[in-house]
Amino acid sequence: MDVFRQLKQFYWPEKKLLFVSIFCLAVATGLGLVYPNLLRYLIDDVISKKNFGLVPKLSLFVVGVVSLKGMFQFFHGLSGGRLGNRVAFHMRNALYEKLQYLSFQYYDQARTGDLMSRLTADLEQIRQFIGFGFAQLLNVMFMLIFGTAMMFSINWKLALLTMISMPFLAYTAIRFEGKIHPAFRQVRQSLSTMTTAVQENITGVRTVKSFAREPHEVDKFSLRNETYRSMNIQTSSIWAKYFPIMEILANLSVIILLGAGGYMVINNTITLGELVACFSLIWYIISPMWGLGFHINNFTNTKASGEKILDVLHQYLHVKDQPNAAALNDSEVKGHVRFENVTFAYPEKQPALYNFSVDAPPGSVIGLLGSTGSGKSTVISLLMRAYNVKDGKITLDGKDVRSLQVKSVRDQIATVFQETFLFSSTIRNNIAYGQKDATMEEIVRAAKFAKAHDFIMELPEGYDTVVGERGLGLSGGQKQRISIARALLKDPKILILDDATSAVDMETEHEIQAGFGEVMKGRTTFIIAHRISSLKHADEIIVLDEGRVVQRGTHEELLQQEGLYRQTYNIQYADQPREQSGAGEAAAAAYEPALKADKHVSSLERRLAH
Ligand SMILES: Nc1ncnc2c1ncn2[C@@H]1O[C@H](COP(=O)(O)OP(=O)(O)OP(=O)(O)O)[C@@H](O)[C@H]1O
Repeated sequence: MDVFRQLKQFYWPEKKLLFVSIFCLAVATGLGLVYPNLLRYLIDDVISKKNFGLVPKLSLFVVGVVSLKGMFQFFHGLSGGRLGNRVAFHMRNALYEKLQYLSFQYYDQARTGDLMSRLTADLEQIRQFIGFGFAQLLNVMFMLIFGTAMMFSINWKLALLTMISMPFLAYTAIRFEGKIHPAFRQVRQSLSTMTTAVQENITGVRTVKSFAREPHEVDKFSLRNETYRSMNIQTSSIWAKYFPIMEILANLSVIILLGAGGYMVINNTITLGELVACFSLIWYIISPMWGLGFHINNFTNTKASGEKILDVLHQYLHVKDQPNAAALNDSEVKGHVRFENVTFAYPEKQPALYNFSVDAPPGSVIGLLGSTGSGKSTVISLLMRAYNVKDGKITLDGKDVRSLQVKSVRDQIATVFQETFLFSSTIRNNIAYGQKDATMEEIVRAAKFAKAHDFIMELPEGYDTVVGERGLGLSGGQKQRISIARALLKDPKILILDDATSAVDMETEHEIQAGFGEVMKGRTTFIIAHRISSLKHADEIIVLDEGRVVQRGTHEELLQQEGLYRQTYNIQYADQPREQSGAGEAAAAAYEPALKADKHVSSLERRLAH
């Protein structure tokens, strides 16, 4: 019940609909009770007494009752449907909003499938229960109470006799539901495993074919198909076993009723009309008993779904605005970033970053180099306030980022990630994602800087071409250029390029970087790269290894030192006696003998080399 109390905020505003729906169903059920009494009247007072003149009136009365019952059922359906859908609508919105604000820490552990099922299956369960299930549960009680009371009022002895088999029927119905429910769950589970196999197979068809694993995939699918089949057969067996038992138990009470009732009619203890009325009423008792297990299960399932939804709604937001968090005035932000002795560990892990410090004045370019897992992305995650720094501090224009509004900080930053995500929309919308009011001119300008304009213009519908999930497929490099345009359009004070040019060829990278040179002016830029060519122009290059800074300096300074940077350079430029172009040329030439001396190449360096 606690779950329903906590969900009250969603259904209580719709209480009118809830009451109307319950009231209409109760009236419709109550009107149903008129039939047995009509039958009794028809037999005892019309047919037996040969008052046939009453038949037309009675018929009209039946028509009236049926119409009224139909009308109340209609209003029950209407209000129940509205109620369920409105509640589900509010909950869906609340859930979606919460999902938007949940922290990175939550998503590190969340499973997409699980979240999707909360948003769909669990919400649907609640919609059905609040819209109809709850009213039906109450209705079952109404039917039982009204039906039993009426039977007892006709003849309590006959009613008691008839009820003998009811506890057995109720027990069997509950047991049946107890068995069929897990069986259905397994059927659903095996169906989902089977569809996952199909989905994966279609998505990964290239991998399957390139490894010639079609027979393996066929076998894998057959196995899952087999499980699905046996689960279905198991379910049918339960059904086949329990249904006749329930049928027999239900009919046992009918047999008792007809036997004992017939005897009473012969003995004139009850009238024939009363027996027929009881015969009609018995179904008012049997059908709730029959559905008892289903209703109990429906209730517990809804409770479980409600718990899962509340679990998301009550999730703690790890990163949120502190009370009195200040908002930055966009026009006054300079973009001076400082990390001061930052040590950070992901939950239940060794620190990913130790004592990290950097001073990035407005407009400076900081390069981060290091092997996989050395902590480069962690640096920028912390800057974006994806996680809270507890040890050390990060400041923006001298203000601790924890004292600023999260949105306000993120508004100053644009990131180009290594893995580009494009929404299923037009290229224009994808570029303008962070800047909804951007003009077409601005979008084109950003695309030109990102060297995306030319290939976009070659697409059938140019900037209106739909890309992403259901749209046109783009190459990795093309996607990356769109995401660079998206970041540039935002015109941020801080630009983060997380291996942003890894998917483009060297020549395009050079072209994009030439463009960057211009757009990076006046912005503080953090470049993460594996290629030295991507960050050699940085004002300061920081080399990380297992979360620790092992070297720092400019390209030229680092080339003079023995260490990871020069070894990486050595590997990446192994086939070239000197760089073909760029600022490092002179340094490279000057330190060539030293480079050649660096013969030992560790596995770490190999990983660094692309
Ligand atoms: N979300 C996370 N949750 C837990 N541990 C993480 C998370 N992200 C990174 N780590 C761990 O933190 C360490 C640093 O990872 P990080 O992603 O910062 O490295 P990186 O240098 O950016 O690597 P790459 O070059 O592969 O992107 C690694 O040991 C990694 O396993």
